[in-house]
Amino acid sequence: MKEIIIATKNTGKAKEFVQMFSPLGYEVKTLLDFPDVPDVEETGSTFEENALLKAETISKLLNRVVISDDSGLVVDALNGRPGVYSARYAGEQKNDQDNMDKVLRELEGIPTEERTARFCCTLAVAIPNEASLTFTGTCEGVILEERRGEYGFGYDPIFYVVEEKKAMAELPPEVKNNISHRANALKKLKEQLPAVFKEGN
Ligand SMILES: O=c1[nH]c(=O)c2ncn([C@@H]3O[C@H](COP(=O)(O)OP(=O)(O)OP(=O)(O)O)[C@@H](O)[C@H]3O)c2[nH]1
Ligand SMILES: [Mg+2]
Repeated sequence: MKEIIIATKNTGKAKEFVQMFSPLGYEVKTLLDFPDVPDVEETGSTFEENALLKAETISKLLNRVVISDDSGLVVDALNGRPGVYSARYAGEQKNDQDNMDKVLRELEGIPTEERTARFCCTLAVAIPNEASLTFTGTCEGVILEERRGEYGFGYDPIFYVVEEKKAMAELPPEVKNNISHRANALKKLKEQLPAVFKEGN
């Protein structure tokens, strides 16, 4: 089976990449399989900058094609926050429950029509001795007033997906993996897959 390396330590993302790449005949390896690889500091101010940082750093270390994912929740009423700080919004411990509580607190008293938001995902592909590629996908929604559903990770329980009329965490994986920001970025990447994963990469 062909192998693909995703430069992530996030177990929620890792699970989704396995679900999305397996049907294409790829075995997914993540940084959870390479425990010695150091953390890449996410110093960029955009999803694209951070995705490139992660993919290019790990690709150089392993001398392999590497894909990374930088993603997050952009809330209009919070001037785009948490944005690139989504993982650590409530602190370095990267706790999903604390992050959701912080967003809900900051939106207290804000009416539904002003609670618009979107998930964004940029996938970067770093290829040894070639220029990197990036692909971006989004998913539009509204921030709920309380949690709904058990699926997914991160902010999924408080993100109402306009297209599906359900919270992201109420959508089973096969549905989320077809409509999410990550799925939409991956659809663009897939069109380039044969070129990226040519013999030798
Ligand atoms: O409800 C959600 N559903 C999603 O589908 C989703 N995708 C991203 N996020 C949030 O955005 C952060 C990414 O930050 P991020 O790209 O820096 O990743 P990370 O630090 O968690 O892992 P790594 O890939 O960098 O190792 C994550 O932690 C989550 O809080 C999501 N929340
Ligand atoms: Mg990160």
